[in-house]
Amino acid sequence: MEQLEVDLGERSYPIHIGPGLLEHGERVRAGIRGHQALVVTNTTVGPLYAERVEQALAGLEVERVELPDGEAYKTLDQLDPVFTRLLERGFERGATIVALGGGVVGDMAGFAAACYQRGVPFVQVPTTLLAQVDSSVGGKTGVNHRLGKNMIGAFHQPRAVVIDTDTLATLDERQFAAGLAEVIKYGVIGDADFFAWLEEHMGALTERDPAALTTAIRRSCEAKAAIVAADEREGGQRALLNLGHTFGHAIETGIGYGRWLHGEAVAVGSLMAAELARRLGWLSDEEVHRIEALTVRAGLPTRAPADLSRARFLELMRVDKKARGGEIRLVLPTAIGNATVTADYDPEALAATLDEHHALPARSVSRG
Ligand SMILES: NC(=O)c1ccc[n+]([C@@H]2O[C@H](COP(=O)([O-])OP(=O)(O)OC[C@H]3O[C@@H](n4cnc5c(N)ncnc54)[C@H](O)[C@@H]3O)[C@@H](O)[C@H]2O)c1
Ligand SMILES: O=C(O)C(=O)C[C@@H](O)[C@H](O)[C@H](O)COP(=O)(O)O
Ligand SMILES: [Zn+2]
Repeated sequence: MEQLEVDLGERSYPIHIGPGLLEHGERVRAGIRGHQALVVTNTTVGPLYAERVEQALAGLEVERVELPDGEAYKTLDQLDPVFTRLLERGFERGATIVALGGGVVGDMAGFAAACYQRGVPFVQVPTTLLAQVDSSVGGKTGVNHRLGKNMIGAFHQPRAVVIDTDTLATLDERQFAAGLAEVIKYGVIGDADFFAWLEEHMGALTERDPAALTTAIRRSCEAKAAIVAADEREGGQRALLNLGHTFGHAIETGIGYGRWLHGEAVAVGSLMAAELARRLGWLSDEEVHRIEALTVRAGLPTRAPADLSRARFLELMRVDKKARGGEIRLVLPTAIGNATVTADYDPEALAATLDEHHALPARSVSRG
């Protein structure tokens, strides 16, 4: 088992990574404060893994809420049953919420923890690759609004993150590939060596080789933990973690939450950011090709959905937490391993990028 730390002073917490961490539940148990715990999961993950978590919590007063499954249900309304259960069972401020599932469950359960009695402890037990490499770390919690992605939320750090890599065995291929989009992101924004490592090991990753997977998860969590420790509330460099997200969130909102997975939208959004950077002369043709080739090998799409016009894209991209004074600020790569947040780009180049990315038919995707 590996252990990392998110260094946030008195709110620091461990990230445990390894197989069998739910079977031997002491890491989950160690994150619990108080004598009451609410396991928040969904109708898919609950039947698979909740009993193991509940065994780890034996001796405590334990409740479970299963949310409906899917990005379409990441709404304020769906949190009502969580708050109702907490109140009906007399859960106090010392109670702990355990988020068991992918990023949707993690964001929602974390937000419930941020709100209930103005803040109770919570533990992240991520079960998708995307949640293990990204969403369970860093304390961004929240829900979607029909007009904008993650627009209602709070920063609320977990007490611990317990990553049982065995849970990935039940994840389907499409969900697995979605997680790889956020892994590739870390290479593009800040780590050329990691990007090269991914080029070498993408075959092993898509085969779910345990050693390669553990390395990818650890390096992703290390990268995220370092950025969060330096800039918890996104005053500066944390925004780099948003590579591809201004485009990607526009796709998710524009075509309806859940039609595309978050990771798929981020993959295409990152390629759009790379293409714009190429048009600006910041990235070479070869670098764009490398990012696209890795994305294809991960099993991810490379073109935006055909039904989003340039005008609609731009309208949706303005609904972004990085926007300032109505200006769209974008994370753009300046090399593989380096990126910047900027509003200083030629709007014609953005327009051309948007046109190119939905004018072409979707490319076929191959694995390897
Ligand atoms: N807070 C953050 O920093 C952050 C970072 C990245 C993404 N996100 C958010 O995360 C969400 C996407 O997360 P996601 O990709 O994990 O999607 P998800 O939570 O919808 O999970 C994907 C699917 O996999 C199922 N599933 C989960 N674990 C499983 C397992 N072990 N075996 C079988 N099925 C399993 C889920 O029920 C769901 O159907 C988005 O809402 C995105 O905005 C948040
Ligand atoms: O942790 C962060 O910071 C991120 O930006 C990680 C992203 O992968 C994630 O999708 C996040 O939820 C996006 O944040 P938002 O502030 O743009 O909603
Ligand atoms: Zn993301």
